[in-house]
Amino acid sequence: MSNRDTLFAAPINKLGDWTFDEQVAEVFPDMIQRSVPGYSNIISMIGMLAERFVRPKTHIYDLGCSLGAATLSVRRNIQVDGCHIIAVDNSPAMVERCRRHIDAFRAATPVDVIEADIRDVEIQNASMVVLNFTLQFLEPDDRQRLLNRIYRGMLPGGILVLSEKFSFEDHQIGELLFDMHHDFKRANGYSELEISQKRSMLENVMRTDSVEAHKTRLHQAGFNHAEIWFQCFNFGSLIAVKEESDS
Ligand SMILES: C[S@@+](CC[C@H](N)C(=O)[O-])C[C@H]1O[C@@H](n2cnc3c(N)ncnc32)[C@H](O)[C@@H]1O
Ligand SMILES: O=C(O)C(=O)C[C@]1(C(=O)O)C=C[C@@H](O)C=C1
Repeated sequence: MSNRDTLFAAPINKLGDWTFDEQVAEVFPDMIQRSVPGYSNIISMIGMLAERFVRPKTHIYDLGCSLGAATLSVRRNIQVDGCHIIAVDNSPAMVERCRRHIDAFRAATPVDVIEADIRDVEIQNASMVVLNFTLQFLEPDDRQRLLNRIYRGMLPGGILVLSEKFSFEDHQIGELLFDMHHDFKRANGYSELEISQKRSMLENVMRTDSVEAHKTRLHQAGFNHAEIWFQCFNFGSLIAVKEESDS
């Protein structure tokens, strides 16, 4: 059982910027489950996508892996030989716990948990890359560059899973889905104070894009095929597939 997230339950004097520190890592499974509608579905389906797309003797990258939920789902579901999972995060607190999670289960596929900035990690021989709620934390200017590198390091027929919190070009729908997300958090036991303190901490560090902006970037990177496969309120996930004929 993971610890309950009560980090923002009491008033905080000076709200700084959001970081994935020790305190957040400690409560993260509970926090993400109660904050991201559809999170556990996305994690399960990443496993199903892995079963279909991962090829023998290739790499799978989990970029911004936190505690390794997506990595574990991939590893549980692949039945091909010679693969290697590379899980990357730049938060020492996350990486330390992630290593313990991964080591707690025995499995055939080796996993390297690397403490690094995902912008510096070489992507090669990849049949699957997962960005599960991570791209939104990069500077907007760095997002295209990362997607370009992912595309270049991916094998033909490989898949990128890109999950994000979205903004919306239609202001009215955007507001409705934003409110529905808050209802979701309230229904999961967060108070108005917890919701508003966390929101202001995230404001400067998590800048969301529309689904259209994501698709434009993915196409720009070279992915001819990109589509949303899951959405719940203002959270969702896209898949992008590299053409078989493209090397
Ligand atoms: C919302 S969490 C991701 C959740 C995780 N993928 C999952 O499925 O449970 C975002 C993670 O991205 C990491 N992160 C943010 N920017 C990063 C960067 N530039 N390089 C590496 N990791 C980064 C954070 O430390 C954090 O653990
Ligand atoms: O918008 C929110 O309330 C969120 O909590 C979003 C979000 C995310 O999408 O990554 C932000 C930080 C936490 O790690 C978990 C979820």
